Amino acid sequence: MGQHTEVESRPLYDPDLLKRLDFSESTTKFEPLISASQPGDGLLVRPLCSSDYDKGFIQLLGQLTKVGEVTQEQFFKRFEAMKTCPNTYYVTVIEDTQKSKIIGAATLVVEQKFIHDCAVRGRLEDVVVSDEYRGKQLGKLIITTIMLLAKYLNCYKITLDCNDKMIPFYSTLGYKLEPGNSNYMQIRFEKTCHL
Ligand SMILES: CC(=O)SCCNC(=O)CCNC(=O)[C@H](O)C(C)(C)COP(=O)(O)OP(=O)(O)OC[C@H]1O[C@@H](n2cnc3c(N)ncnc32)[C@H](O)[C@@H]1OP(=O)(O)O
Repeated sequence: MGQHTEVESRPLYDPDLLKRLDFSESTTKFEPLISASQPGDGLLVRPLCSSDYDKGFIQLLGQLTKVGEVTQEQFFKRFEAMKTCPNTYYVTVIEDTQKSKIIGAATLVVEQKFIHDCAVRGRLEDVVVSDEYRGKQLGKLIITTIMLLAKYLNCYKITLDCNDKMIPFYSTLGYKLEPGNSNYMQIRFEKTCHL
């Protein structure tokens, strides 16, 4: 008899956290009203799951930036590495449940600090909505979900990096360029392979 091995699907973080978010605390305007618990017909906001490789998660990220050829094994390894860092990676997705497709994603990374009485700081990363689903408030929805999650997890602030074109979009969601303190600097390293 052929062996059938079904991959168990596990969430990256506790899905109940999303149920505890209070969208009435947010200043984001939704018209019509949607929230993480009621995102619209056939849509589901939830943590990234280990089965999402088969639901087009990596292809979706390809609409944000260069992703490369990520195999399922590489995906599982990275998923496990994130899962074993407690209270740090909150990769959150929107699924179109009728198509079993991941159509939106954003990540909250929670950084542990010594400053500000051992505070935690949030970073909003890798925001993307699939092109066929844009203009339906889902970008605002996933970002607001991440912001409320950061607040719920006691982050003292949340920051992001984006290109100039995106500044008006994030400004409508409450992000501010602080005068004299809004520079983003970087050094890009050549790819090395010590690990
Ligand atoms: C921190 C980071 O990750 S920065 C990287 C952001 N991601 C990308 O650039 C990837 C490619 N782009 C996308 O995936 C999408 O266009 C997103 C995520 C930026 C927006 O997703 P959408 O679902 O279309 O956004 P949504 O429908 O919620 O739009 C909300 C409002 O922002 C406006 N908006 C959307 N994109 C942009 C933009 N690039 N610049 C300015 N305004 C924008 C919309 O017109 C809309 O305005 P309205 O409320 O007055 O109608």
